[in-house]
Amino acid sequence: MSTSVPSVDFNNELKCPILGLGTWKSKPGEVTQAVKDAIDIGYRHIDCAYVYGNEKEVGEAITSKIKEGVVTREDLFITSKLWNTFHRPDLVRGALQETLDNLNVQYLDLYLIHWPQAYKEDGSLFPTDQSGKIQFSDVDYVDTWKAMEPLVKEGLVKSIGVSNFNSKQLERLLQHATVKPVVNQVECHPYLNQKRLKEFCEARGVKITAYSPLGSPDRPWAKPDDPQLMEDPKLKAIADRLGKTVAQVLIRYQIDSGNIVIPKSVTRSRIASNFDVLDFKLSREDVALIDSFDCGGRLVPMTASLGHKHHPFENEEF
Ligand SMILES: NC(=O)C1=CN([C@@H]2O[C@H](COP(=O)(O)OP(=O)(O)OC[C@H]3O[C@@H](n4cnc5c(N)ncnc54)[C@H](OP(=O)(O)O)[C@@H]3O)[C@@H](O)[C@H]2O)C=CC1
Ligand SMILES: CC(C)=CCC/C(C)=C/CC/C(C)=C/C=O
Repeated sequence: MSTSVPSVDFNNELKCPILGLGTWKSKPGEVTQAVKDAIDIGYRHIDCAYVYGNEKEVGEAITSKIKEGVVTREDLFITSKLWNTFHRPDLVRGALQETLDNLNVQYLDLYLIHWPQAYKEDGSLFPTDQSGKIQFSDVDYVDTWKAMEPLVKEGLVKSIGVSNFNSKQLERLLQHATVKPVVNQVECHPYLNQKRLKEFCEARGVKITAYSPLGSPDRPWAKPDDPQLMEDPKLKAIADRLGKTVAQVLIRYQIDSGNIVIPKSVTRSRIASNFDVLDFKLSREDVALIDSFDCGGRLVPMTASLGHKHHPFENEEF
């Protein structure tokens, strides 16, 4: 019998399991087994995105576990994200439908605008010019949001939210929104703890989902000399004192900071140990100590679209 995961309450009365499985970089040939393992272990929340190129294989795992009777669709919380080339309002519904078809589900629990900046709508996911530079589109994320709102009423998505929005972008969105975003999914770990953004979101009823909580060691642009969060001696000391792994401390750090957290793994033993965090809690002192490790260390800076007027991390206050 697996442990059931506690949930957080969204601003729309719906609930979300605080711990989910990430799927970015999970190869199509590995992700089906990983998601099956995760569901067997007790995960009920799966974080997906169209741009990850593996939604069909994630869907195969979901379909298989529902067919086996391990879970029902209603037991699961499935998130996906609208990619930057589909921000134009007339493209939103089709993009969602493709994701639903890939995942083989009738509805999503949560659909996010993946990034605030739109890319040129030319049929490729990373439209580039001859010099390899990403081609931008000037679609405003508020117009994209307006095209997402009806999807909730129609029952195609239970909740909508954003990802990688800075405080100014979120504030502007909230001024225009009829349906409030439930979540802002952002990079969050001890080197970039997002304290100010979290307070800002909290005051507006928006939850933070922490991505790259383990420091994303498999990010494609990682360099051999980059600091490795999971090898930080200060975190190792805390983990040793508590008799836990550093990954477990990093996951618990998010939960004990009030965030939803979505560590990625395709390795069964890690999927299991990352889930084995529900029977302990970090003390206030340990959370404060880990808070003090912040150094503005952003691992997913999205440099490819620097210069875009809606890039979230350029001229960003927080
Ligand atoms: N909205 C957005 O723009 C973004 C969203 N995300 C979401 O957040 C998820 C998590 O972030 P991600 O960047 O993938 O990185 P994570 O911080 O979750 O790190 C994943 C890496 O850590 C390894 N790992 C997992 N568990 C352990 C463990 N217990 N011990 C040692 N190594 C471990 C994995 O290896 P292995 O798989 O080989 O086991 C993988 O290499 C993504 O997968 C995606 O769903 C991420 C980035 C951007
Ligand atoms: C540019 C390279 C090497 C890979 C692109 C990977 C990718 C899907 C980027 C999109 C942005 C991102 C980090 C999304 C995560 O959710």
